[in-house]
Amino acid sequence: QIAAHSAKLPNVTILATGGTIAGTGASSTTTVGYTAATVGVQSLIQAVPEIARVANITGEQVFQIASENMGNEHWLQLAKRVNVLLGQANVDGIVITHGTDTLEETAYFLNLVVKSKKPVVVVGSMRPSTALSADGPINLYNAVNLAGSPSAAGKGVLVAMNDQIHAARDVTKASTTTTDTFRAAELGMVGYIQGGKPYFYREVTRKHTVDTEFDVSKLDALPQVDVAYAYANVGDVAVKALVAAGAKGLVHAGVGNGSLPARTRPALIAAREKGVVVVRSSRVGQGIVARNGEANDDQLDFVAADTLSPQKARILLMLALTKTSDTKDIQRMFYTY
Ligand SMILES: NC(=O)C[C@H](N)C(=O)O
Repeated sequence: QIAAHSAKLPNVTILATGGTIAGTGASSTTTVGYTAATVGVQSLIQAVPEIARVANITGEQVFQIASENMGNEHWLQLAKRVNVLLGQANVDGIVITHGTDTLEETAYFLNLVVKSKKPVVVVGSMRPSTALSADGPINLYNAVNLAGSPSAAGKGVLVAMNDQIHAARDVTKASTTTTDTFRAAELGMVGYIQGGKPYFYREVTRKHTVDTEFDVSKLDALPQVDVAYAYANVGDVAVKALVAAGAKGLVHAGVGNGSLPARTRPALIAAREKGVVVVRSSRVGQGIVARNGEANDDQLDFVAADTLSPQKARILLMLALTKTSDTKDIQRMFYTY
C-alpha cells in the first residue's frame, strides 16, 4: 500500500513477474541488450505515482524472470494466487506485469483457469524502464485503470499494451522489438484505452474463466505437451524425439492449413498409435485450421486447432489432457475455448 486507502477507488493488486517492464539498461538509449527482470514491484509502483490516484494499489512480487523462462510451474503458481486474491472481497481487479515474449501464453492460460469475472489484465513493455520513452509506465497506468474498471469484468483475461486492449485468446506478439507489437491480426483487438478510460468495441465469443471446465486448484504439474514445427525438407526427427522424451500431446505447427508433410506424417501416426494426442495447427498465424481439411482427422484420430496458434494450442491441449484423452472431447474443447 503506497497511499492512503480511499473507499471511492477500486482495489487493484499488481502481481509482478519480471520482464522488460522491470528491466534496466546501461543508458537511456539502450533498447536492446538490457537486462530484464531487475526492478522490484514496489519500484514499479513508485515509478508511476499516477496509479495511486485511480486505484488503491497493493503489490506482490510473484517471481522475477524474463518471460522466455516461463514454465508450467510458474503458471500454476500464478493462477492459484490470482484465484485466491479474486476470491477476496477487498480485491476488485488484478494487473500482472510480465515479459512480452510469452505474455500471450500466460494470458491465455489464465483465461482458461481463472475462476472469477473480476478483471485480470496482463501488461508488459518493449523498452526497459531506463529507456527514453519507456512504454512501461503508460502501459501500467492503462492496465491499472482497466483492472479497476467494471467495464472490464466478465471479458476474460485482457492484455493492455500500446493504448490498446486485446483479448487473451487472440492476441500475439507480432514484432520483435516495436512498441506496437501486440496484435490480434484478422480477428482484431477489443478496444482502446484513452485518457485512462477503456472503450470496448468487440468481444471474443469463445468461453473463458468461470465458463471453462478446467480447475488448477489441485494440480502440481501439467501433462507434457510439445510443438513440432514444419518447414520445407522437414523430417520426422523432432516428432520422434518428442515422443521418446515422453510427450503426452503433440502440437504440429504445420504449413498452410495445417498440412502434414509426407516425411513427418508416419511419425505423427505412430505417435497417435502410442496414445499421444496430436493437434494439427498452423505456423501461418491467421485463419482456421479446418478439421478434415489438409488431413483426414477422423481417420487419423487427430484434432484440428481451429484458430489457435501452436503455442496456444499447446496450452489448451495440456489443460484438456488434465480432463480426458478422448480426441472427440478434445476437439469439442478446441471449438469451445
Ligand atoms: N519485452 C520483453 O519483455 C522481452 C523479454 N525478453 C521478456 O519477455 O521478458
